[in-house]
Amino acid sequence: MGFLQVQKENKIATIQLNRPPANALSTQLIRELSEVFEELENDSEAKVILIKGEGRFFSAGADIKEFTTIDNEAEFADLGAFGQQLFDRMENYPKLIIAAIHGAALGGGLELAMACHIRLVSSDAKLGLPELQLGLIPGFAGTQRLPRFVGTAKAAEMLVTSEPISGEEAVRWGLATAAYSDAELFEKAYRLASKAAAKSSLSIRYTLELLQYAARGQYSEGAKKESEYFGKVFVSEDGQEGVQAFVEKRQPNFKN
Ligand SMILES: C/C=C/C(=O)SCCNC(=O)CCNC(=O)[C@H](O)C(C)(C)COP(=O)(O)OP(=O)(O)OC[C@H]1O[C@@H](n2cnc3c(N)ncnc32)[C@H](O)[C@@H]1OP(=O)(O)O
Repeated sequence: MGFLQVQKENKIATIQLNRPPANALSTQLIRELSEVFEELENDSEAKVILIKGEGRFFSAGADIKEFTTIDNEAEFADLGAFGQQLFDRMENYPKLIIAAIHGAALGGGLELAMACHIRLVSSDAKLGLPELQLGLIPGFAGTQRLPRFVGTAKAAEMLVTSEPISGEEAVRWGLATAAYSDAELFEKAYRLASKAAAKSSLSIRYTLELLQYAARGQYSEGAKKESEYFGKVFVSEDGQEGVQAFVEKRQPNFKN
């Protein structure tokens, strides 16, 4: 992959955005990400996926320079839909996706991060949707995902001012779960990924799917699905193993 480096170890696949100087999300990079997620979905060596950026930033957003090569409304709308398709897929992905954000996650970079299930940040990272500064608006569903985390008023403030919040602030607003120093960030993200990788794949898949019902405000449907899946995990090999391991006071050996 030209703009991505994928490394698999300990059942964790680390995707590094590798497009200096800002890991801008060009159409080609989005295409490559789509291909990687297609490949990893059935890869038993990848139980958990970690995304990070090389260099100074996680990602500074869509490639503004590429914008100048597009000259009609329909092409821009297609670009928006293309990114949205990938980010919807990520949000509904059956494997846990964690973003480790350092430097900056702006515009499409933050939209990418918001499509991940968990965000860890460096304390001084900048997170924002500055598209209005360019006379534009977000196109990869940023107006829809940001308010889920920070509420409509804070999202409106961030959008109309185009000012980013820091990693520390992102944690306070619920946009990220924890902030660390740059030096610690990746190690902490990896540790979190390792904890998830030790669980049964089936229980992770069901959990991620159920959380999406909650995110969409579908309580009744989600609760109904939960009881259905609760039955399924009990009769699964890993469910039997987990309960048996507890009774026998040993670590479970999940077969996934
Ligand atoms: C549907 C989605 C839409 C969108 O995502 S629209 C884009 C939204 N994103 C932005 O508006 C962010 C734009 N970038 C910035 O505000 C700043 O940059 C940073 C805060 C990220 C970094 O600032 P500093 O540290 O002063 O560095 P620097 O000299 O501005 O940038 C370093 C190099 O990175 C290139 N770059 C930065 N962001 C982008 C981008 N989004 N698309 C294309 N290139 C970008 C620059 O041009 C420059 O490059 P060179 O060294 O060749 O001059």
